[in-house]
Amino acid sequence: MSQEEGGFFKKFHDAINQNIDDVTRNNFANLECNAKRVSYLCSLPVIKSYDIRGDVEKCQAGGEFPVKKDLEKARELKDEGGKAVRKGDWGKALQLYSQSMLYVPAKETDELSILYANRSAALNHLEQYEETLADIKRCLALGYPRHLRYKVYERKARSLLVLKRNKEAISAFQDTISALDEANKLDKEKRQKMRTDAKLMLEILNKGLVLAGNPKDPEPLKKTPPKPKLPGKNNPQYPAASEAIQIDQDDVRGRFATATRDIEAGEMLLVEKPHSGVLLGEYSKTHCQNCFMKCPIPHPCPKCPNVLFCSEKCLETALKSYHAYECHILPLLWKSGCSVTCHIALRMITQNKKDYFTNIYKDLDSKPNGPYKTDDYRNIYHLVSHEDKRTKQDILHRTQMTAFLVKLLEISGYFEGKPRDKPVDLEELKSMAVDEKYKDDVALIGGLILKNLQVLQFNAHEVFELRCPKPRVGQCVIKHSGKSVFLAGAVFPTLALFNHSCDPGVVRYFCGPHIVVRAVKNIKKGEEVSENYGPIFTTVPKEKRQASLKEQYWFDCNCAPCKDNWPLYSEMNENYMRFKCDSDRPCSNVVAVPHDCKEFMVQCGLCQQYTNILKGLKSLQDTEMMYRLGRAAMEEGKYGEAMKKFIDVLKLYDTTLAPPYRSYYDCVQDLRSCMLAVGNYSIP
Ligand SMILES: C[S@@+](CC[C@H](N)C(=O)[O-])C[C@H]1O[C@@H](n2cnc3c(N)ncnc32)[C@H](O)[C@@H]1O
Repeated sequence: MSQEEGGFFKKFHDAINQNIDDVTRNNFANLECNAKRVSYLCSLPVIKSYDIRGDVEKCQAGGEFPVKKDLEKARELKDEGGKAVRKGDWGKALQLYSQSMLYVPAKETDELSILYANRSAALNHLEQYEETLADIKRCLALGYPRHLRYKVYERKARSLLVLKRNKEAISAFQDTISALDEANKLDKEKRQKMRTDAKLMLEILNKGLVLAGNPKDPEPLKKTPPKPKLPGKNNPQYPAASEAIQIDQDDVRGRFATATRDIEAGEMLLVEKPHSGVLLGEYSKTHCQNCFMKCPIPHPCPKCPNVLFCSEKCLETALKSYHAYECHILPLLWKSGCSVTCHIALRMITQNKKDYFTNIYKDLDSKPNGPYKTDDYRNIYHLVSHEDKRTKQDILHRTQMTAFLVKLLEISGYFEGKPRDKPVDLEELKSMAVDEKYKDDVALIGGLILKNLQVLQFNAHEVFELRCPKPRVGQCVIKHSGKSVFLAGAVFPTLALFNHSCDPGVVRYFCGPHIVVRAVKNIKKGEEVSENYGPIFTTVPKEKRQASLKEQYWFDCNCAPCKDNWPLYSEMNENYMRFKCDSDRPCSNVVAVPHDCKEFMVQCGLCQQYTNILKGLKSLQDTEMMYRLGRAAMEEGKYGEAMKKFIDVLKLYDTTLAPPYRSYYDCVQDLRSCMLAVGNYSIP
């Protein structure tokens, strides 16, 4: 949770552990709720008097996460950008101008407007016309100097021309002509030439419009991928899931998903946004803090230089909620060495106002009625936390982390509902004591953070990005190289209700911030729809799988591969075919038939009925060819076509044979790879 070397939390944790006597430990162990645990620990002198200034100072000297805006640094980066422009390296210039923006204090609007104008020039050279227009809009909104405006209007007009938005281009050329009147530093001859060119363009464009019957301009292109949509209806009780899924419950497995009807391989079963998600610190300068998308053309936070956003919308969402409070405590959080899980536990609080929690607190112990909503904290509160099975040491450790997070919340202004507007002063960290006036907040919010830390241990997912090479010019296929990169941690409340199987029925991938879950095999009505928490039976031996699931998720796995000792992929016997018993009476037995079998009617050892293997073999005849065609399409990056073939192969397999056998898992694996490739990818 928090033991990262180099961070200062570990030192805090060790110091507290060494200084808590047995009586205090016992008192702590006898407390029966999270609120009391946090209040008690925070009231101990050993916590109150703990001074983290020295440790923080050491980390601050590292300089990896700067705390303040820095105009001088911004100017240096801008100058570097200028040098890149002179060398014609527009890609580098784009990067440097974007970096420079991060450091410009928000009040320096002139500086920012010039940076946006410069970046628009780089984008224009890089043929990113929509982005050029967006930066020009920003630079004008920030009051770009009037005597220079002719440049950006002309750039705007030419970008619009490329995008065939001719009517808008006409108005931009008109603006260029007007702005040239104010271009008092531009030499006369150049000014005249630009005016003549713009007038000529206006003439041509106006004539063209008349000839074409005055058509409407095309709509601007949408940048963000659309939210994936479930086909068919959603489950009214669990709206993030398809109606093909229902949530059942029993004493051993808790809640789990089952199929309400036969589900076909490839079907989309769930699309969900995270309740809370946190980007890893190391991607804070390359990916959007809010939606985790890679952003080569970032928007800076107006208050801190530590994070960036892919759009005004993401920036606004973050600033209206969690980032208002996290802005100045982020460097501390990162440098503390606490894990992303701890940060999510905090984010689950900062994304809502304190009043939200005060209002829901009294009914928190009963599960909410009505549809199960992703943004309802009460659903998260009722996810599995295995509190009754935890050791005293485990709870103490998590409460120590909570004490630190509560202190950060105090510093952030969260308890007052007033986000702080300046970086943290070291003096504020000379004690971990939280002001007495916040004692109720420490109990309420601290208790919830402690609960979050327990829930997240079993319910958080990794958010990953698939890296793939750039498509070659003229080719629109994207071949993914399969390298997946762990970007962020998040909790998806509906997906968190799916149990594990070592032979999972689904694959998950990301589309923007949404997680998408699709069936990777055919699943019969009434069967469990399981996902996978890590170990897969084809590659990890049973003992290892069971041990890791027990250690991490605290359950004994009893899935089919575990119960029936299924072999690893490498040990699957290729000499036999596993026919499903084909008797008139339903029989779940498998009839193992050697490949060189001369009989065509084979008796089932369980029901004694005969299975006609010739019929089965006939239906399998086409599978090999179909699979090969799927592989060929996949190799060429035609994932949609490949998926169709693999889905057909699985259909044929499922009518005749019973897993596990190699060709079935080859096909499942290929189908999974195709889904990942069409799902989440990023082009570095
Ligand atoms: C992400 S939750 C899954 C939903 C959970 N069953 C519930 O009721 O909310 C993970 C927890 O579910 C339980 N679980 C998951 N897979 C299981 C399985 N195959 N058999 C038994 N329990 C399982 C374990 O307690 C695990 O810690």
